[in-house]
Amino acid sequence: MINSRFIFKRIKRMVLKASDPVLSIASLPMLLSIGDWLYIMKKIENGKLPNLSNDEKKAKIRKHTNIITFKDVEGNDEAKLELKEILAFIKHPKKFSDLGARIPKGVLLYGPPGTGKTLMAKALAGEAGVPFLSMSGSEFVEMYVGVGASRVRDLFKEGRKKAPCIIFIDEIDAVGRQRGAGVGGGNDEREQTLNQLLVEMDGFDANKGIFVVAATNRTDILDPALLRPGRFDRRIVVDRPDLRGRLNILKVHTRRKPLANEMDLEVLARRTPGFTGADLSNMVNEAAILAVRKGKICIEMDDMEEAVERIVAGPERKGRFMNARDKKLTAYHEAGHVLVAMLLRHADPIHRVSIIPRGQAGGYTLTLPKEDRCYFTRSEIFDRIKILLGGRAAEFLTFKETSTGVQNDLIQATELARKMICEYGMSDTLGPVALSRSQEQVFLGRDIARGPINSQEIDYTIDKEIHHILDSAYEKAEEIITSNLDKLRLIATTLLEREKLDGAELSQLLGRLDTDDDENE
Ligand SMILES: Nc1ncnc2c1ncn2[C@@H]1O[C@H](COP(=O)(O)OP(=O)(O)OP(=O)(O)O)[C@@H](O)[C@H]1O
Ligand SMILES: [Zn+2]
Repeated sequence: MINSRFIFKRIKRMVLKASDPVLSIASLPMLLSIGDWLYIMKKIENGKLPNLSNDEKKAKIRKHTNIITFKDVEGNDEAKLELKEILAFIKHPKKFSDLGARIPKGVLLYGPPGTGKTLMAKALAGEAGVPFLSMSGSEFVEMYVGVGASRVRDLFKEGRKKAPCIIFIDEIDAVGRQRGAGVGGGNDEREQTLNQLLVEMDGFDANKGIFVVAATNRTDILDPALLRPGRFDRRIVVDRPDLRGRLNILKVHTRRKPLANEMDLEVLARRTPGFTGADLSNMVNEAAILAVRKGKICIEMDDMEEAVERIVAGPERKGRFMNARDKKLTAYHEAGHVLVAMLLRHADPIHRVSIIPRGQAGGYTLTLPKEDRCYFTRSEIFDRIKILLGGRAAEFLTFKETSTGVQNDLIQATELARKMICEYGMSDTLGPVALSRSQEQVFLGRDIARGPINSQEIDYTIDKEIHHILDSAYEKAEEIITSNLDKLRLIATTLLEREKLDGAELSQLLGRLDTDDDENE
């Protein structure tokens, strides 16, 4: 069971994890090239730890020459508006300083990866007609003490030379994490780097036309010192685009590409909730590649549709061998998701179901919300869990046992149930409470008079509540399938025959189904 929104949650979680100090140390090997490693290994072999030459210590500052303007950035009108305001400061600093106004020195763009933060910074430089110097926070953080701070100095030195200019620091959280919050207390190297950054921010005169833009996916872990007035005192959210934003981004990225006459970008925008600008740009590119592969002279709608699914679920792996038993199992499993989804009132419509392996999944069911949504009700989340568990229920009811194919569904269902209880206050027992991730602290909503809450007791209650939600959702899914076994069989056998079915084909297959009327639970 795959839904784009969940994929993005997962990616986000991976990203959050990646900025965890333990993991970022583990991922260091990926940041160094093979050459770097050979060099380090050789030095270590010789009994010496590497001494970086002056050249190696230097910052690799990227200068950007392509001119990008606000026309290239879509889907974030508010952010663009705020940046346009800043543009005035950069272009005419004197106007402001003459009146005694303090000119902002920096702005922090924050939002999920791929939403166009870098692009916005470049557009700001493009609109102002000034050079764009960029470095990523992770490049400051080196294994060797002192290197990061010296790179920061280099960057600002270059900035002063090139002024007026824009200095862009991507992934600022890599340096700007709260001091003393690393694993086992402080991290000297990073703190030195951060201190240097603070010194530089305080040191330059905004009237001289240096403007610093930083980007991050996480403001929660930033050192408050960075956000103080005179540093990154303006913060701008850059979020995932809504329907209109997606349409405009698609227009930007198809501007110079030959499109078939029947191409309907609006339909595509509707099919891609949760997609970021980077996803949309990827998608158009994938579609172009697919079209070339098929020997077409323009991109057609089916290329775009295939590209959407690739982004959501990974490329189809037609070559991956699946024996007859696995195929049958997959067909019934997916049919279970489909059937439950089609019979529930709060479920999103099915866009497509397939038993052609894609990415990691043996088969997949794609649902698609009718419209963009910001909030979800308890019944909607609960129905979602039922759909997720529908795969397992179908396996059990058909084969009298279940397979490892349910793993991903269970992970998602459990996570949703946990969120219902710990984050959304949807548990009857615990009530309107938000619990911290570690479940140790109760933040709010509890009646103080009841006294301190024992954390073990909370763990126990959470477990019990998660089970309660999952069990009752599973029961419901089983119930739906049990009373519609003929339909399950029909979907599964048709899938085995045709491998893929879209929403319209499914409705045709089953005729008009009555929506499940009795309320949940
Ligand atoms: N709002 C947007 N409008 C148009 N194109 C976009 C937009 N957002 C992203 N893109 C496309 O995706 C590419 C990557 O986006 P960008 O690197 O700016 O995202 P980001 O937010 O800086 O991501 P990260 O946090 O991963 O660094 C851009 O070069 C552009 O092609
Ligand atoms: Zn499944």
